[in-house]
Amino acid sequence: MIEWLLFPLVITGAALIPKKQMTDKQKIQTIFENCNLAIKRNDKFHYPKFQREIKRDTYTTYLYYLPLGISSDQFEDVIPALKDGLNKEVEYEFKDGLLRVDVFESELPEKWSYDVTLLQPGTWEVPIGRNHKGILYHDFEKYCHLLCGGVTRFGKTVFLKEVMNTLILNNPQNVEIYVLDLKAGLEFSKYKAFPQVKEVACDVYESAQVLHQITNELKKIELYFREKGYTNIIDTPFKKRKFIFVDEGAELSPNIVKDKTAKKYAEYCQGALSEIARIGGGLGYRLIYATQYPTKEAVPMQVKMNIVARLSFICASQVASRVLLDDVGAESLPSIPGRSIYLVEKMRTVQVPYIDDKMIFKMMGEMLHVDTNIK
Ligand SMILES: Nc1ncnc2c1ncn2[C@@H]1O[C@H](COP(=O)(O)OP(=O)(O)OP(=O)(O)O)[C@@H](O)[C@H]1O
Repeated sequence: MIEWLLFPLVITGAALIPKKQMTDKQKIQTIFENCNLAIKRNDKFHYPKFQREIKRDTYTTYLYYLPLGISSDQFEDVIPALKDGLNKEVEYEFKDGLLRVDVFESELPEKWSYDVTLLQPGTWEVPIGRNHKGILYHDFEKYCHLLCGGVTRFGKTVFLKEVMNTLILNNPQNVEIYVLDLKAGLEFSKYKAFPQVKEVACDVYESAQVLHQITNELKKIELYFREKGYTNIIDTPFKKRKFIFVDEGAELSPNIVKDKTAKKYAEYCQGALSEIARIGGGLGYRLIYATQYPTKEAVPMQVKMNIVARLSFICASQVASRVLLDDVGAESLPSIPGRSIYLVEKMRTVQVPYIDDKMIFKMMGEMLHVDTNIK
């Protein structure tokens, strides 16, 4: 009788013994197997072979040898499963024949503030955001132009202002800024107070005027460079750099503009921006092109093709993500303002620093003694 009572007790007891949790390393291996990340040779499956793991303060790196025949594309398909399975942020890289998977222990901050410690005076480096490894900077001397997009209200304008503030404070004597603020000048008109901000165009007509002036100048500089045998401004004694900010590039799309005359101006603007993207980099012109409608119409082909660096906030669809990043991913970012994917060589998720007009005007007043009375 006692035996009969003991039997269910043993079973219940066994069920109550806590199961040993799988480690992240085991989970990764299981995910590779379940997702068929393997090649078949001699009736045997060959999966990525674990090499070693490196523990750091905030993340762990797992290194694998990839069997010959597994492409990076195959691995990229596994990334969503890895993120879900580990329930952690994951980044990866292929380097020196090794696959490197970084698994992060903590979440990125939902908000962090810009401050003067981010400045690197004399350089053209601008903070893009914080990721798990530290703060990422975009160097406009290495990657002249930047394409930025994502749905409305997720931080494009804040980011553009942060870039402008950094450029001015890092190089007050050498930066010239031109803004095509196609949201009727509402965001950037107040920056005319800064001597570095040369023009703020508020519609397609004013934009055409500003771009006409810039492209004329571009042609003269191109001629001068040719005479002198210069190929890139970086190798010349010239220190000045000219930045053209476009906030809402879609407003310059001839397909969106209704008015016939405005259409012509929009076509002109898109042509001029394409020229700046194509030949301006070597001559010291930098284009920062932002749009909430990443479509073929809103981002002219020549502009896109000549902009290697991209920053995408959350996108409405995979199609939009592909226009901005040439890949999916931005559509599944968490809906946190300032959260974005920075693409230069590889994609990295970052939280852009937050800044507002008050902070900008305060810094300008304190550091450059600009008379700035913003209410
Ligand atoms: N980096 C950030 N960190 C935290 N919050 C942010 C950040 N950027 C933007 N926000 C919040 O999101 C709001 C919208 O930002 P922003 O105006 O830059 O969006 P947007 O994408 O330019 O929108 P729109 O296209 O309508 O102009 C800001 O007022 C702020 O509250």
